[in-house]
Amino acid sequence: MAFWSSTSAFTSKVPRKILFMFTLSLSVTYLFYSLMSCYNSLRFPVQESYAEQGRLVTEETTVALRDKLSSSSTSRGYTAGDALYKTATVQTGYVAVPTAEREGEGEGDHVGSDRKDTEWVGTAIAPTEVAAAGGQNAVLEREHQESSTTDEELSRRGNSTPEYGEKKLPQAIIIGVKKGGTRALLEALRVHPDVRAVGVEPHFFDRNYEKGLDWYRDLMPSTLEGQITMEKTPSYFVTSSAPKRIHSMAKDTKLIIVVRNPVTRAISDYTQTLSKRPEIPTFEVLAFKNRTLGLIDASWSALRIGIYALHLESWMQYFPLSQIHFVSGERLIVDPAGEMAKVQDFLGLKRIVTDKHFYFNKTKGFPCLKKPEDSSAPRCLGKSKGRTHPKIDPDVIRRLHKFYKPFNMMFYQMTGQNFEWEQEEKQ
Ligand SMILES: Nc1ncnc2c1ncn2[C@@H]1O[C@H](COP(=O)(O)OS(=O)(=O)O)[C@@H](OP(=O)(O)O)[C@H]1O
Repeated sequence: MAFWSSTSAFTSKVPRKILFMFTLSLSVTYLFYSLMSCYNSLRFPVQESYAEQGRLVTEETTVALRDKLSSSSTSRGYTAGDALYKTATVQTGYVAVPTAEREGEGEGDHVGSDRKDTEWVGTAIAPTEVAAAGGQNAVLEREHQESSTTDEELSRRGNSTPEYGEKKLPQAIIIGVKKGGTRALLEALRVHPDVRAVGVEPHFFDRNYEKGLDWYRDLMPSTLEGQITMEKTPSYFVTSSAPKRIHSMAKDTKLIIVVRNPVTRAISDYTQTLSKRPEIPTFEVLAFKNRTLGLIDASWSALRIGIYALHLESWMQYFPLSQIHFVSGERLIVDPAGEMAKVQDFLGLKRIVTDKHFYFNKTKGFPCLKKPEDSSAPRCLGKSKGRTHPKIDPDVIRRLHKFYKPFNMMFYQMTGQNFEWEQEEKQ
């Protein structure tokens, strides 16, 4: 009562004008926050969906991933890697969280896709002419499809030689990684007379598994005695159920993984999405949960796919390393014949695809095939391979290199190969 009366005494003393101004400013502030919260609730779902539903980095999920990596790595003796991982967590607080579906999906050149396969683009002119012609028009490409071939053409191409022999389940699969150079590798392999491969990505072990092995086998081209059946679906590498499924199909399946500097791979992945959806936020925005705090959004699929050590761990539970071959995506560009020699050895094939099969196309900026499987004309890959990447803030690149370093080290340790991505950072 005393308080009430003193308050009324106070209000009666304060000029009415000041009281009015005070109430007005409170109302304006309230209105401002109401509008802000409406804006955020409208804005964030959209942004989040581009960020593949990234979840906030929490201590809990950090520990979960570290445990996953450390428990399996210690059992295999990768203790240094575990220590490295801890370093990464402590220094940066980043973490990987459950993935969005289809994060490893390639160009959309998959079975059932209305987007078409990205293939080597036929050039009716000689390699030298292509280089001299200048401009992207020198490389013949189809508008909209970002590919040189339709699914139907691919199916035919997959079966381009007469259907002698029988359809078999693949004995070797290129399981990843998305944007690593998987198409270039498969097309170069198809030059080999003892390799027959399906042109489209079957996505059997991730999306079409319920269709059954007969469906899968039926997609494959027929092979003769001594020929190998192959396919490539880059999303398998990041699909947790894929190792078990492939193992249950045939435990002696040979696996090939084309790896590339995870930072460049992420930018390539982003560039692909940007080409389809130009309205998406910038790479720099998507890469961080909180840029000021340096909190990287490792749940964004473009970044998560590059944590190779994490994904490889699942494969190593089913397949010995001797059954997995790693191709350097970088070397596949600068020395395609060198990488092809190793792949052919791994597949037990005669080294038939050599430097004679490649030429460097200056217009494309990549090696192209002099004589692809089904044609005597030279071919480069379509325009969806070798896109110009947007310029990314160098500070973001540096932070990403720092983020990936411990994972890369662990990956080198697991594979026994140094892919030298840290050298690229220094350059
Ligand atoms: N010979 C040749 N020609 C063109 N492009 C080549 C070649 N060799 C490797 N690459 C690199 O392959 C990258 C695309 O990788 P993928 O084929 O695995 O992509 S996908 O996952 O199937 O969409 C593609 O990535 P971007 O350059 O970012 O587009 C190329 O760098």
